[in-house]
Amino acid sequence: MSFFTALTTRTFSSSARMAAAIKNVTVIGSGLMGAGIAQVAAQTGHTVTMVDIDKAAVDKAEKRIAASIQRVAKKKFSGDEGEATKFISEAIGRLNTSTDAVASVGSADLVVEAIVENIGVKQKLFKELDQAAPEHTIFASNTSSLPIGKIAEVTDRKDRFGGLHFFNPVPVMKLLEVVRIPETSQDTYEAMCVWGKNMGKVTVECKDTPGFIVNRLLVPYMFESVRMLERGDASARDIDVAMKLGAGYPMGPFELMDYVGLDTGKFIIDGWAKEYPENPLYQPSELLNKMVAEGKLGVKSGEGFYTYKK
Ligand SMILES: CCCCCCCCCCCCC[C@H](O)CC(=O)SCCNC(=O)CCNC(=O)[C@H](O)C(C)(C)COP(=O)(O)OP(=O)(O)OC[C@H]1O[C@@H](n2cnc3c(N)ncnc32)[C@H](O)[C@@H]1OP(=O)(O)O
Ligand SMILES: NC(=O)c1ccc[n+]([C@@H]2O[C@H](COP(=O)([O-])OP(=O)(O)OC[C@H]3O[C@@H](n4cnc5c(N)ncnc54)[C@H](O)[C@@H]3O)[C@@H](O)[C@H]2O)c1
Repeated sequence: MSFFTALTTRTFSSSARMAAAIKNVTVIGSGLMGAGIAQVAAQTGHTVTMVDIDKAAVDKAEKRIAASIQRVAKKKFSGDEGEATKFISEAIGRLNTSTDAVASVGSADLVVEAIVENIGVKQKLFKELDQAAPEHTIFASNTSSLPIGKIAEVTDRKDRFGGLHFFNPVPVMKLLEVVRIPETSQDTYEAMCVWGKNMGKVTVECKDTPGFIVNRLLVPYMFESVRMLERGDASARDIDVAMKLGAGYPMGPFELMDYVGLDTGKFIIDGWAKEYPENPLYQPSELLNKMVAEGKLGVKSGEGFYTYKK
């Protein structure tokens, strides 16, 4: 065995061991993303605890998961109802819920946070979890736009901290961005990548730069769409039709904004406006502020740029 083979085998074995050891996963936040991450983790054989401060959000997530997993099973076991039913009941059997984050990380190998896009709220959570979780537990944030390093700085486990950025809807979207901060250890990074593959995702590596890869390109495009609408250059519907039929996107920017959630969009733009005040692209949008103030959050509230059946 060459030195190089020995080295890579050893490195891989060590990270693979860490990833194989990721059996218990705690997902904090049971909104759009947390529910999806918890579902896929349970489907892929992990024991999962899905946590939210809001019991109603947990109940809603369980319903969403039940509907989504039916669709997954139907596709995966088309024609074999017995296998589909077994797959569903086994996955649901591996999924526990809680409203107490601190009590839910006692046996976690990995914690994936998917709560509101607010740095203070995320830091407060991780500070508490850092005291409660075992030494070996890896912490990850699913943040769309916040620096992972800034979230991690409140903990004493920066070497076991990284970003795991999933895409919505999690059971369908194949990509997982794995984000490392300078302190993330090689074992932690590789364990996150192997775990991502075990979750059925294709992983890409990214440094802790604003928006990582996808959102660095996607968010300015969404911003420009809103500016275009605000200027009255075209209607939301026509912009959506144009981008679907002219650029081949599965959803237009306003359909996608409704799907992602306008509140999450506002958190992102407000954060970037504060962080980069000199960039005219990242200035707050009056239209978005007004819609969020009116409770028009998109699909989740029944109305955004379009209206939806509840
Ligand atoms: C100036 C100020 C402006 C500020 C604005 C700032 C906004 C910034 C916003 C950025 C937000 C970033 C958020 C985040 O960090 C990153 C993201 O997640 S970005 C979002 C990425 N997602 C997408 O781009 C989704 C694009 N859409 C699609 O791919 C498809 O439309 C769809 C969602 C898959 C749905 O497909 P359709 O064909 O339309 O619908 P179907 O119902 O037929 O579904 C197709 C296929 O998929 C299965 N399926 C769909 N949903 C689910 C589910 N939830 N669970 C399980 N399975 C699902 C379905 O069964 C179908 O399967 P098939 O029958 O084909 O086998
Ligand atoms: N919506 C998307 O398309 C998308 C995609 C990728 C990443 N993200 C990121 O994922 C995270 C969650 O987004 P979402 O769309 O799922 O939001 P969401 O609003 O649907 O859900 C957030 C959930 O977090 C819960 N919560 C808030 N504070 C909490 C706390 N301290 N402890 C436990 N639960 C708490 C809320 O009750 C809510 O149910 C954000 O960081 C967001 O930027 C979102």
